[in-house]
Amino acid sequence: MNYSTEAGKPISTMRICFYGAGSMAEAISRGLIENQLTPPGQISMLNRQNKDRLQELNDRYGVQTILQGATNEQFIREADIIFLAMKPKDAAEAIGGIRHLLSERQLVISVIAGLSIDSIGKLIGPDIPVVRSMPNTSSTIGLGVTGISYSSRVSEEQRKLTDQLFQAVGMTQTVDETKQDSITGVSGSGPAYVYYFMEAMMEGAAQLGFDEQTARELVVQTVLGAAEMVRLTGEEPAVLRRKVTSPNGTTQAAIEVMAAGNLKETVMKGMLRSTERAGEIGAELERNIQR
Ligand SMILES: NC(=O)C1=CN([C@@H]2O[C@H](COP(=O)(O)OP(=O)(O)OC[C@H]3O[C@@H](n4cnc5c(N)ncnc54)[C@H](OP(=O)(O)O)[C@@H]3O)[C@@H](O)[C@H]2O)C=CC1
Ligand SMILES: O=C(O)[C@@H]1CCC=N1
Repeated sequence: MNYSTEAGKPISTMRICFYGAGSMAEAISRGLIENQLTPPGQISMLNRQNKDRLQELNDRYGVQTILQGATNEQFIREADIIFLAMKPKDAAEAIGGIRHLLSERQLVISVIAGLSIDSIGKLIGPDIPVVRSMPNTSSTIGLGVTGISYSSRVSEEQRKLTDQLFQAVGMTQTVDETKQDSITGVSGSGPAYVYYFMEAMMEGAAQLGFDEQTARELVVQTVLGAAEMVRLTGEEPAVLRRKVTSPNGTTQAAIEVMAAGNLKETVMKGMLRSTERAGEIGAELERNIQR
């Protein structure tokens, strides 16, 4: 079902403005365009200074930028949905700077790590409906994970609309806002943990004598196959791991070395640290906003 705003607009006719035109804005907009949820002409992209980036996004996807004539101010005023997609360090100044352009008919969706709904309200006023989300870069290929929380101003229709937008780029999980930092530690930063593990496996394969291309192919297929085994069989990773591990065999030998290096505990500690860092970023932002 194609949900609409209270004004009765179907999603395909809504204007979506990405305030911040980096990796996350590209990942989400690409998913929306490729899933034909939003035509590229309805999407605008704003950044601070990088015109080459805007040209690249226009060439690649046909999205609107100031290079096609309109102003950033127009894009924000005319948008039905505004994604806040700049780095946390730039957020307070950038978001505070558009307060006068916003109205209650618009929906603001933040993807900024750590930044609370309350802080966003302080920057743009308490009456604008705000969604706090934590997507990940796998949204680019429609396999993202997005944690979503709503301010009390967000209507039921707007909730359905938000869910539909993010479902176009992967799976969604509605969470209480207190869980958003934890979502960051699990799935927001999560793709990087897997890439790090893949880097290690590729370097290991190279040491074992495979050329770069072969190492990449072996590792990618191994990781893809393992993730799909967990998904399709419904078996626990620990059970699947035991099926690979013959007593006193090669896998046992490898896992013993990895366990001696505390791989599991280190990964878990990393996830907790990411979560803690999201909280620190949020607290730093809150302090800046109050000053
Ligand atoms: N990357 C990821 O995996 C994820 C990121 N996030 C969150 O998404 C947000 C964006 O991250 P990411 O896409 O990686 O960042 P990028 O650095 O790739 O992009 C940031 C963008 O913000 C723009 N920007 C900065 N300041 C302003 C300003 N004052 N006005 C307008 N635009 C501005 C930059 O423009 P310019 O280049 O011209 O300076 C750039 O286009 C972050 O808050 C992050 O926490 C959330 C989930 C996952
Ligand atoms: O590293 C970061 O801070 C952002 C948030 C989640 C993924 N990237």
